[in-house]
Amino acid sequence: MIIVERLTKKYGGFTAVDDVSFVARPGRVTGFLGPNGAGKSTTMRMMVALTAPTSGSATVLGRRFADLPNPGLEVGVLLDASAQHAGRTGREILAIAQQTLGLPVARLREMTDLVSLTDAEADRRVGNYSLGMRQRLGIATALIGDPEVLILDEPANGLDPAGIRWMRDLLRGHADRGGTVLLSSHLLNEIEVIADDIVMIGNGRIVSQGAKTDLLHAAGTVVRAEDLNALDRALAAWGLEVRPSEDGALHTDADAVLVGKVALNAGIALTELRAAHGAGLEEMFLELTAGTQREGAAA
Ligand SMILES: Nc1ncnc2c1ncn2[C@@H]1O[C@H](COP(=O)(O)OP(=O)(O)OP(=O)(O)O)[C@@H](O)[C@H]1O
Repeated sequence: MIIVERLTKKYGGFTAVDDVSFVARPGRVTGFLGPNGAGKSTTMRMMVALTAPTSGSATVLGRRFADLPNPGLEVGVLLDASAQHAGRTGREILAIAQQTLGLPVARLREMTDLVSLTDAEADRRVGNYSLGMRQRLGIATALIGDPEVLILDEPANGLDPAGIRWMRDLLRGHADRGGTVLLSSHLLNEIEVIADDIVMIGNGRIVSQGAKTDLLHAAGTVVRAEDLNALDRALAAWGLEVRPSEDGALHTDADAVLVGKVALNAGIALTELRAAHGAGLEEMFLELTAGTQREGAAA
């Protein structure tokens, strides 16, 4: 579990990350989506104590990253695959991580196999790696300590389609075994295929967040009652199409006024009634990428 609470980062008069809060849950892949310069990397760097927040906090597995006794065994981090030491070989980089974390030597072979780096490739200097190979090495380094939580900044960058599928399966497997996966991307479709939950950021602020199935669905209403079955039957009796929402409520395309009236008519007490957030995630994202990305500031 990762909990981000009101994280803010200011550089002089410029606010790169503005009051960002979200939770990445175990068993789920959380996609951190936003155009270039939106503040994804800065948020992730604050999570892993590489950048000091101006205010707010982030905890990983209940503690601030800096307070984790052996972070590499609990959190796998890939922030910038290009930042690996160009003069070292892939195997040397993995060996440093293996020794630092006190892991058996056999782990090296397991990791090169996992990310499909051949012996010849592992013995090549990283300066001669393609971006895709660097990403694979970075993922191997993040995973070597078998951490529960993964924080990966644009891990699909530079991977070919087969590599992207491989990574997707890897991250899915990690979450299915109960791990927490947070990965960023500036591509909606990349996040759409991998993520269970989406946190969308633009201009340093969260613009939308929630379960992917809820966010990608058209506008509608999320409704909850103590007796969910009775509510389901009452809505269906009015011919309203109802689906379970990811967080255990019901989701319908009908508007909130109608849903409220149906419930009243059936004598059902509601515990929640609200417009489904994130209607038109794609439009929202396109608007962000078209109008508000900060390429100027990021340059
Ligand atoms: N050290 C810094 N000093 C000043 N401004 C910074 C610094 N680091 C980041 N920024 C600015 O903060 C904003 C957010 O940058 P950040 O790298 O977090 O965005 P991002 O969403 O990760 O984008 P990208 O996908 O392009 O990496 C950008 O406008 C960037 O120029």
